Amino acid sequence: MARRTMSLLLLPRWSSRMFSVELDGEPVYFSIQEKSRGKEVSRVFSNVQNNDRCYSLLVCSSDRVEGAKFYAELKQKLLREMPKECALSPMCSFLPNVKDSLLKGYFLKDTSPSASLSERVLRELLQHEPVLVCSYLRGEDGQQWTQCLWKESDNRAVEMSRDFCVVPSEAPESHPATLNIINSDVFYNFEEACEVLKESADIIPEATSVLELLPSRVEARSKPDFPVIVIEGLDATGKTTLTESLKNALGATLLRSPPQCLSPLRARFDREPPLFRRAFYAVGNYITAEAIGQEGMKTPVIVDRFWHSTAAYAIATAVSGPVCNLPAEGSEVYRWPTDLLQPSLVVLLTLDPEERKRRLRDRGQGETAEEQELDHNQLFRLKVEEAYHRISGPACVTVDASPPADQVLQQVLLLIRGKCHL
Ligand SMILES: Nc1ncnc2c1ncn2[C@@H]1O[C@H](COP(=O)(O)OP(=O)(O)OP(=O)(O)O)[C@@H](O)[C@H]1O
Ligand SMILES: Nc1ccn([C@@H]2O[C@H](COP(=O)(O)O)[C@@H](O)[C@H]2O)c(=O)n1
Repeated sequence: MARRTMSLLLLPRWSSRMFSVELDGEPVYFSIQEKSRGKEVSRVFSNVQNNDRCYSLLVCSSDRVEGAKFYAELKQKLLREMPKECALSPMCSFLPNVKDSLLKGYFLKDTSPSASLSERVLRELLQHEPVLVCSYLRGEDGQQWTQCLWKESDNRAVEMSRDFCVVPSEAPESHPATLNIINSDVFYNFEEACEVLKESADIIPEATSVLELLPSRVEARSKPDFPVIVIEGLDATGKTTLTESLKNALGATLLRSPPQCLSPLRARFDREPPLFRRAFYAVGNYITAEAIGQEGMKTPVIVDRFWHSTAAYAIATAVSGPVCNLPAEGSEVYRWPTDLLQPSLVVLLTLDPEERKRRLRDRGQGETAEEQELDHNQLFRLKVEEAYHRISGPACVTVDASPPADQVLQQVLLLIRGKCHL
C-alpha cells in the first residue's frame, strides 16, 4: 500500500523529472516533454534497432530499508527472469536540485523476438514490488521516442498513462547521486546512522548486535589532553606499518575504525547494500571515538582509518563516472559530522598506483570487493583520493608513502611535532 501512495505522489511532478542512463560507465541524460520540439534523439536510443523494446524500472518505496534491499535484489531478479537477450543498464530519475528525489533503477533493452516474457515480468513487478515501470515507443517518423508510465488498474491490469516525448538533456549542475548522499550514503551524526540500524533490525538480525555495542548517546566530551593522529589512505599504502611504528615512537595507544569489537560483524555488513554498510562503518567511528576520548587522557592516540575513509569511499561509490562528477569542493557532503571527535591531525598516505599494486601483490592477502574495485577501476581510486582531499574539518595533510618505511615515519613524526607540539 505504501508503494502505491508513493507512485501517485510522484506523478504530479513526473514531467519535471530528469532521467539518466549509464552507458559505458558514463551517465547520459534525458528529460520528457508533453510536445516534441525538434528531432534530436537521445543517445540512450541511438543503437536501438526496429524490433528492440526498451523499458525502465525505478524503485520507489516510501520505506528506505525496503527500497535499499529491493534495489539490491532487483538486478539479480531481472537477470534471472527477463529474456537472456535483455541488456540492463543502471539508470536513475531525479528532480534537478531537489534533495532526496533520486530514484534508482535499470534501463532495459530487450532484443528477444517477443515482448510477451519481458512484459509479463514487468507487469508482475509493478503489481507486487515498489517500482515504477515505463516503456519507450518509437514515433511514426522512426526518430522521436515517447515514454509511457505504466499504471495499475483494479489491482490487476496494466494501463499506460499519457505519453511524454523523450528529449536529450544537458548534465545537471551536480551528479544526481549527490541529491541523496546525505543520510543514505554518508551520515553526519550518530543518531541518523543508528536510526538506519534500528530500522533494518528486522531484515539484518546482526544490526541488533551492533546497536548493543554502541554508546547510548554521544556525549559532548572535552578534548583529549593528548594529540589524536589519524592515518588514512587507500589499502596497501602503508597505514598498518606506519601506525605500528608511530605507536612505538610516541608511546601512543593505537586504535582503529572499525574497532575490534565490530570485526565479527564486518563481513556481514560488507555484503549488504550501501545504506546498511555505510551506517555500520559510520557507527564504528563513534565507538572508536569513545575509546579515543578515554585513551587520549593518558597517551597520544594513533588511529588507523576514521571518518575520512567512511565518507570518501561512500561518496566515490555513489557517484558514477569520472572525478569531475564528484560534488564540488566545499559541498556540504564533505563536512565533518557535528558530533564526532575531531582529530588533531589527519595524515593521508598517497602512493603511485603501480607501487601500491606491487605492495598488494607482495602482501598476498585477500582483498575486499571494494579493494578489488580499487585495483580494477582507476576512476574509482582517483575519486576516493579526491574525496579524501575535499573532506574538511579537519582536512588531511598528504604524505608521499613511496620512500622506505623508516623515512615515511620520520616525515610523519616531523608533521606531528610541528602540529601537535609533541
Ligand atoms: N614505505 C614502505 N615501503 C615499502 N613497502 C612498504 C612500506 N610501507 C608498507 N610496506 C609494505 O606494503 C604492504 C602494505 O602495507 P600495510 O599493510 O602497512 O598497508 P595498509 O595501508 O595498512 O593496507 P590495508 O589498508 O589494506 O590494511 C606490506 O607488505 C608492507 O610491509
Ligand atoms: N573508518 C572506516 C574504515 C573502513 N571503511 C571501509 O572499509 C574498507 C577499507 O578498509 P580496510 O580495513 O580493508 O582497509 C573500505 O571499503 C571502506 O569503505 C569505512 O567505510 N570506514
